[in-house]
Amino acid sequence: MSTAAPYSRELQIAQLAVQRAAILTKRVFHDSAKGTVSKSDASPVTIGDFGAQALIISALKHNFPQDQIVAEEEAAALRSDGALSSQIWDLVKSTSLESSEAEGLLGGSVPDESAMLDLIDLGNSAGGRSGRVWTLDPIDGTKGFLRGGQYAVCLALLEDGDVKVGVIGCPNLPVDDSAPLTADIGSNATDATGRGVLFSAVKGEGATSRPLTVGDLADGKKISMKPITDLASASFCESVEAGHSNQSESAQIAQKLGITNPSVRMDSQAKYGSIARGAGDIYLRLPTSKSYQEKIWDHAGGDLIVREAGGEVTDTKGNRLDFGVGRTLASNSGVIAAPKAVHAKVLDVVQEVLGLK
Ligand SMILES: Nc1ncnc2c1ncn2[C@@H]1O[C@H](COP(=O)(O)O)[C@@H](OP(=O)(O)O)[C@H]1O
Ligand SMILES: [Mg+2]
Repeated sequence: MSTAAPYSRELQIAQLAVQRAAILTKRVFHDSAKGTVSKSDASPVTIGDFGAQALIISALKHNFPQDQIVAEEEAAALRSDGALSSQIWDLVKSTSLESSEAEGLLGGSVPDESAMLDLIDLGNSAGGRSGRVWTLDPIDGTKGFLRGGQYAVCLALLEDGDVKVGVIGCPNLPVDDSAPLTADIGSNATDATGRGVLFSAVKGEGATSRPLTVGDLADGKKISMKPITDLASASFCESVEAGHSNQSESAQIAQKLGITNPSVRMDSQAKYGSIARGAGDIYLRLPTSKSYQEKIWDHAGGDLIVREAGGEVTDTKGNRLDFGVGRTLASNSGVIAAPKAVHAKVLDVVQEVLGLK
């Protein structure tokens, strides 16, 4: 008797849902205005964020109607702005996977504009320690998206607070796992020119990468972190935004570790995927304020993908990220992701520089 791999259906639906949403975001990305809704805001949002959230929640509700969803956006702003809402509806109703079989698995299109708004608002779960909870960031790294850089469509499944499935679609990263670590996308941000990668992991089953191609149901390739023995040759990545991670502390940490390569600054969970496939080694996220709480949708998929690729992920105190305390990582502070063999050493220096020991 053959037994299906654990979470195989969840993985397949998550991958297809992320692929379909990524198509929508790419359409917005290639529009020079990029659909910005609130440009001056410290955390901007675009029509792509709302549209991608509606499409993914539609697929989740069709397949897993009992599951909770913790997603970044809510529809309030659209309910009071009919023009904005109909602009998003135009995108949502005209975005589908090429494969009708795959589209069928996702339950097909969203019925109408009002249903679209209701779907967006189904992402309002409080999260928590019990049951099945999906975390969704329709466009992670919105600032990167607006700058024409890296961004990611991120979906993960928590069961009783533990990450079981993680899927991160990075439309502007190269498919090639051996491509050098860079946030630069040049002028060709499309699948056809070899860009667009989908990272996935299932707990206990390893991590994979595959092209972010339309409705492709093929298996991925196993990925793993680069074994490093000499930290001097390591490369580390961090946020582009200095407000999201303390870049002067990370430079001091790198210097103390003997790392000579300059940091690679990249938006979104593309950082987790990049180190998981060995394009880089270490991801540091160092708090810039005591009051900011990291959001679970910004880390759940990346945390599992890095750990399944042979890495360790903790906060600056050395604790595992706790996704079971609500919509935020309220009991954690910062993120240190590195290959297992060197994580303790990196953490030690982080704690020294941050005055935590
Ligand atoms: N002060 C802060 N410290 C850390 N992260 C922050 C922050 N303010 C916003 N963020 C989060 O940083 C995410 C982007 O991460 P990165 O800097 O790695 O690209 C944002 O996701 P969105 O772009 O989805 O809003 C947002 O959730
Ligand atoms: Mg985000």
